[in-house]
Amino acid sequence: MNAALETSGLGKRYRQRWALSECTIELPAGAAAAVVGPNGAGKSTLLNLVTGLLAPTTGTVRIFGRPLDIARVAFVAQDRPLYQRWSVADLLRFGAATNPRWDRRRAESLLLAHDIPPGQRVDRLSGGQRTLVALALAVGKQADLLVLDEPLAELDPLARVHVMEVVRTLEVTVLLSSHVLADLAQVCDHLILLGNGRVRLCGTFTELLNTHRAQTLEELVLGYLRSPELAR
Ligand SMILES: Nc1ncnc2c1ncn2[C@@H]1O[C@H](COP(=O)(O)OP(=O)(O)OP(=O)(O)O)[C@@H](O)[C@H]1O
Repeated sequence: MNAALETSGLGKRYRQRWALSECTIELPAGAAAAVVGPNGAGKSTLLNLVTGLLAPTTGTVRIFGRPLDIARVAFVAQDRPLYQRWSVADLLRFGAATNPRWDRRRAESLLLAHDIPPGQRVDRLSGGQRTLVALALAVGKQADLLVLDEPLAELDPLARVHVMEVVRTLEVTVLLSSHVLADLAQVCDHLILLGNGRVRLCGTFTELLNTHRAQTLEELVLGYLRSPELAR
């Protein structure tokens, strides 16, 4: 069966500097991958390439064996750039008008389950509620791959748990970047560790923990980030 996400030799260069290079990864359908690495490691670059927001300098992205089609990918960006003055209902109408596979029932039921009123303006929602609206739009779009760039950054601990629970219950392949390893450990089963614009580790938590004799994701990642290998 085709991988849900497959990148081959993927790279992005800005002038002389490679933000990401030689990135070759495979993610099976239904996997939830944590994208981890120090500031500037290339996490956002990878997510922007996978969602088609950036054009690669080298390499390819395939989703379920086909060239990247942005209709099949949903992106919850770092700053959740939802139209601030629109109401939640306006956003759902926009979702319906711009996505041929729009599933109104799924989008609405996610909002209903979290008591988010359709008439509320986006700029009057809390950070956690805005993230849930972004997730509802992704669910309505029926994307095959859900990509989230630091969706937890501004959220309080309760809202973080809440958003993580929602992500965990979505039956979709997920790529999620965050610096909060404890959150990632709860929701993800794969790890993509980037350092200096390169993939340093890629695989399931289980196999990586076994290979590197680590007990937790935190131990694995911190151990690797402290290693001299990353300085290369
Ligand atoms: N538009 C750009 N022009 C030039 N350099 C860029 C641009 N975008 C990113 N970079 C550089 O590419 C590298 C990777 O950046 P990226 O934003 O992907 O890192 P990141 O891992 O997401 O970092 P953070 O954790 O701080 O969000 C950095 O050195 C960054 O300065």
